[in-house]
Amino acid sequence: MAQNAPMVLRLLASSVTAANRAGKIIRDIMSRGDLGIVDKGINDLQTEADRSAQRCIVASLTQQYPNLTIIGEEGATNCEVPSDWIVTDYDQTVISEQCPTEYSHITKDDVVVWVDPLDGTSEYTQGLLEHVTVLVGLSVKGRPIAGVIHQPYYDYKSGNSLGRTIWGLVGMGVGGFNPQNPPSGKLIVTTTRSHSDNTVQKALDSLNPDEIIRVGGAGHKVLMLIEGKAHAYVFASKGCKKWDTCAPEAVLVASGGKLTDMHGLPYEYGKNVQHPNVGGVFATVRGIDHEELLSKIPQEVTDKLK
Ligand SMILES: Nc1ncnc2c1ncn2[C@@H]1O[C@H](COP(=O)(O)O)[C@@H](O)[C@H]1OP(=O)(O)O
Ligand SMILES: [Mg+2]
Ligand SMILES: [Mg+2]
Ligand SMILES: [Mg+2]
Repeated sequence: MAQNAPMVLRLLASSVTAANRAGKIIRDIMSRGDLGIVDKGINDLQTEADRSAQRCIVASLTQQYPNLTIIGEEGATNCEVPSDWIVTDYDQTVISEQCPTEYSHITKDDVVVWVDPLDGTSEYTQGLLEHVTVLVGLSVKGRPIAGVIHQPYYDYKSGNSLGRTIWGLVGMGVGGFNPQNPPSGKLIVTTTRSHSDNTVQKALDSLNPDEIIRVGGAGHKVLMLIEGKAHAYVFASKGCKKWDTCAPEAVLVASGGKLTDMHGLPYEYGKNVQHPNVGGVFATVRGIDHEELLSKIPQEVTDKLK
């Protein structure tokens, strides 16, 4: 009986349906063509799609899990939410999974939900729609244990109008996609296309990769890792925040990968942590020696990321 499932599994199943609904809002706003772009700072845009998608996700989860701690990129709002934006059903695939017993006694007070309602805003405004993801990450006692990465525009050029939703729960596994290993005998690194600087480039040069793939979004880049298109995601910048990496890290770890800062330290996702990932992002797929690759990053780069 779904209602008797452990809270973590129910919350993940609710996060999948909420992310799917947010994805439709993102598509609808793009179709209407009025993005309502606001400039939050240097190269840091926000659109009506970011704002509306967040309201949809927060309202849906809050209705089902009152007093749940949810931290969203676009801040707290108490705007009215249209009733058809509030979804309270479970994703049937997720809710039917066998939840690891380690999560059986987790309560709402142990959980913080990190929401990036639209990751890849820069690319969304430029029409690079396949870079966009909706991210909902669940942390338990500070550790990222579950995540949803929804792609509103997955395969949309072939006529797919519903996108695709990937999910993962550490210790249970992943769903919604077909995990692939990247090619052996070479190093492919993925990184930012819209927030690069000298330090970001120096870190990449130090790895001497065979190929660098520059795309938007933290969610999109982690998907490239778990779908075998790259071996590492390297971003030597303070630009990412906890909502950018909580869900991707949980899905990556559930796939056997690893994400740390550029010093090799883990990020904590408790409710009082600072939001910027000041140590940068260094993520690798299963089978890559994370520490060995990280050791190639020069101190002049890591000194900038504190
Ligand atoms: N300098 C920055 N300012 C604001 N957001 C940033 C910055 N760098 C990275 N981000 C966020 O991290 C994500 C991954 O970075 P990138 O796309 O450059 O690889 C971006 O999509 C953006 O998330 P968002 O689009 O949700 O604001
Ligand atoms: Mg943003
Ligand atoms: Mg983001
Ligand atoms: Mg965002």
